[in-house]
Amino acid sequence: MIIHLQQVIDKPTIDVINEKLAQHTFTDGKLSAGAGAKSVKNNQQLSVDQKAQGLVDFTLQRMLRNPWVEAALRPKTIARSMINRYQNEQSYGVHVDDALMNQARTDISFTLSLSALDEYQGGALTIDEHSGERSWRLDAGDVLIYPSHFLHQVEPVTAGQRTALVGWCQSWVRDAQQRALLFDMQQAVMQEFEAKGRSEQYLLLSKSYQNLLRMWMD
Ligand SMILES: O=C(O)CCC(=O)C(=O)O
Ligand SMILES: [Fe+2]
Repeated sequence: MIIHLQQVIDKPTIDVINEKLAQHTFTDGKLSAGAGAKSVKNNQQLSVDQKAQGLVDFTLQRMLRNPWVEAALRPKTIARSMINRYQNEQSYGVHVDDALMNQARTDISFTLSLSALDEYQGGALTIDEHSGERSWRLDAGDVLIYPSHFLHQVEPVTAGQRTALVGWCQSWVRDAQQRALLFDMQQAVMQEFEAKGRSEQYLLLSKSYQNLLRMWMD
């Protein structure tokens, strides 16, 4: 399941994050690339001192506060997160993300855009699904959440700057299909509650949802 959620962080907060970011420096993104991805990674990443780490954490927490982000990730551990930037034709060629980061399994990758669509050209995140490639250009405050097992790339940024929070998460629910099913069921439970309150159907649906979650958590 690949989920594109729009406006998970509001525009004024994105503006504050970008203002703060302007006071920090960026270094070569190759420094954090695994051996397999180093040769195709051509971007910059926020150099992390204590203050910059605070900004990464603040952005991450704001994103995780969104209930749909929470439902899509079911985060057990955020294995790693960083702010990256592409400009002047920079790109990140086809790669797969490392399976293990900081003692955590990476089930899910995510990109939260800090740049508006009119602030950069190119820069699509392209994912090689089994049925073919699909691309997303993200607006400021949008997040793309995708299973870490796919090959993916960031197309060259041909004008402007594309800045994003990227991260990897170990989920309570390891299997992507199970997560997708729970994501749908959670919506069904909520819709039933909104339409009919604590109906018989609501009780059965929420019981099944909670018990599937209990069964699949690891
Ligand atoms: O910037 C992005 O959207 C994704 C970057 C990426 O694939 C990575 O850092 O592994
Ligand atoms: Fe990646």
